[in-house]
Amino acid sequence: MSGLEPFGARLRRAMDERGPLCVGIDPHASLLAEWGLNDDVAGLERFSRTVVEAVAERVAVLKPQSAFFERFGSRGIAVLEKSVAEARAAGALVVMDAKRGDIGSTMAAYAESFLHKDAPLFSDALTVSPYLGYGSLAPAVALARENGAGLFVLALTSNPEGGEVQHAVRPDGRNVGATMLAHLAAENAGEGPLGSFGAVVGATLGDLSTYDLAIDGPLLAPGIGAQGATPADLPRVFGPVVGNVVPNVSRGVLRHGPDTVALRDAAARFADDIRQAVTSS
Ligand SMILES: O=C(O)c1cc(=O)[nH]c(=O)n1[C@@H]1O[C@H](COP(=O)(O)O)[C@@H](O)[C@H]1O
Repeated sequence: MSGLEPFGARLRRAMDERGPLCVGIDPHASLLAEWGLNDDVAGLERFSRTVVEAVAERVAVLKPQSAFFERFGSRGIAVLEKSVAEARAAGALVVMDAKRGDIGSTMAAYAESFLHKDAPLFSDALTVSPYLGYGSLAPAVALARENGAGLFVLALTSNPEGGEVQHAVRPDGRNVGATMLAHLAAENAGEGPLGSFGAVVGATLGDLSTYDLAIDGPLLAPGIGAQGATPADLPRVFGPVVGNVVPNVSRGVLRHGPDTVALRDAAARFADDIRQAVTSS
């Protein structure tokens, strides 16, 4: 065991203390330009450090999007490592958004990269794709358990193309997305108050009352801000489990940079709107 408390328990506490908002660190080339930064490693580093300085002491979760760091090769990965360490040191939990998924034996290596406590990129949780079959994620589930880490499994994604796979109906009559939710509910059984194995469910999806979202784990909800969803949508989309939702906002906050105070204020506004929507539901 790592000695770290399970991710779900740590996340529950962070959400209760700081509110559930997750701010994404997505250094799009267009945002670097808007911030007056060059599209290079120095620009990437400045961008990422500014976001961490602005919000890591205040929000529950930061979610760096690995793609924007990988774009710069090994030096970009070095910036990512530093950002993860700085965010965690400031008290935020880090969800590494790398959306890994492969055959089980390769999945084990991805898990070692992000979920082993001694890995340079160790993160509190990792986004993973179950579309090589949920069972292919087993090595990541096992390593996460050993290291007090968690997973967010793509179940019902925020993008309009996702339905082609996730709404496909299986011979047993259940659709693929619902099946992923059921796997996660089984994973989290007996792991209260909140299990460590979450689902990604887009905030953009409208009424999801036909799905059983009660997986006893967190629901990472991207789509607020740039993709058109708002905090007010959360109760309608998530119904009785809205208290387990971790709403992610990336560009909706990041476009307010590079001023640290403006970034912090933007995150605070989203956090307030989310708190209001969740508590009035
Ligand atoms: O796993 C994710 O975070 C994710 C899943 C999903 O269904 N939709 C989705 O937008 N995301 C990520 O969430 C972030 C959304 O960014 P904004 O649209 O700028 O708020 C990006 O980093 C996406 O890669």
